[in-house]
Amino acid sequence: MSDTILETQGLTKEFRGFLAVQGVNLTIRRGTIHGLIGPNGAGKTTCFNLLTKFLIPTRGKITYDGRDITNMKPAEVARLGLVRSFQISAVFPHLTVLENVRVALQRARGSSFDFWRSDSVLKQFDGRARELLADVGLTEYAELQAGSLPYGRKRALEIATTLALEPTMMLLDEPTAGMTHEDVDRIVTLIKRVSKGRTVLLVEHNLKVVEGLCDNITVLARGEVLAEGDYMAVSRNPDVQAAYLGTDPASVGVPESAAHG
Ligand SMILES: Nc1ncnc2c1ncn2[C@@H]1O[C@H](COP(=O)(O)OP(=O)(O)OP(=O)(O)O)[C@@H](O)[C@H]1O
Repeated sequence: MSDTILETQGLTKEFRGFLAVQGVNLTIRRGTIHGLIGPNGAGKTTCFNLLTKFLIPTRGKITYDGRDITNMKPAEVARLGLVRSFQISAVFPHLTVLENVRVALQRARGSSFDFWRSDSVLKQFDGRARELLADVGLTEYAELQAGSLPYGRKRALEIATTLALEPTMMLLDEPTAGMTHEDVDRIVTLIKRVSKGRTVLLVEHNLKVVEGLCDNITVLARGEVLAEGDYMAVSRNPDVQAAYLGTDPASVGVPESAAHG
């Protein structure tokens, strides 16, 4: 088994002549948590959507687990174990938390949205659904309507529904966006826990989160790779510091002395 699970070569996305992502070469090592960061408009979301197959690249190649997935559809790559976290909008607000995970398990088994199935058939998924809820710390919320969950708990539910697909590699888009400090800490712990035995790629704005979670980081700026390495290496890189200029140096974790010359 190769050490590299996901690789891109010359990944490029052009929107009507504008290069949102250009010539990006990514190498993501199996079993690591990899962060994709960069200032606003750097191309992170576009890159994420290319990797999850929600956008088709203009040029370049994406290889996952030794296979060329450049022209595959999201559902096809999900079957290969490369799974994007569901968006909150994919949580069914009127179903309970448990039912939401059950639906995700049904989808994973290919039984799709057969809501008309008998209760006894559905209940066979309950054991696994409760295990997943325990994994993400939602046991006590199992019978609540998903719509009434606090925001941070909804994101945890989103992770549980992603785990239902038994991903080998999870792609998380800003898992801590809009969260309170407490929720951020909880989600960081949760991501660490569920990353065991998996590979995780996350796009993240909160650099403290990146520092605490990521083994490797790719910094994008203006659609290109600006720097790569562990947190210490990229936060000390002068190009990265310059790209983040105008933001508080402390927010990139740049030591005061380095930030001021
Ligand atoms: N569908 C689109 N059509 C045209 N331009 C786009 C499209 N999607 C993104 N862009 C442009 O591509 C560039 C990169 O955008 P992208 O959203 O990928 O950056 P980002 O790093 O995720 O930014 P942010 O941190 O602000 O979310 C931006 O200049 C954006 O305006």
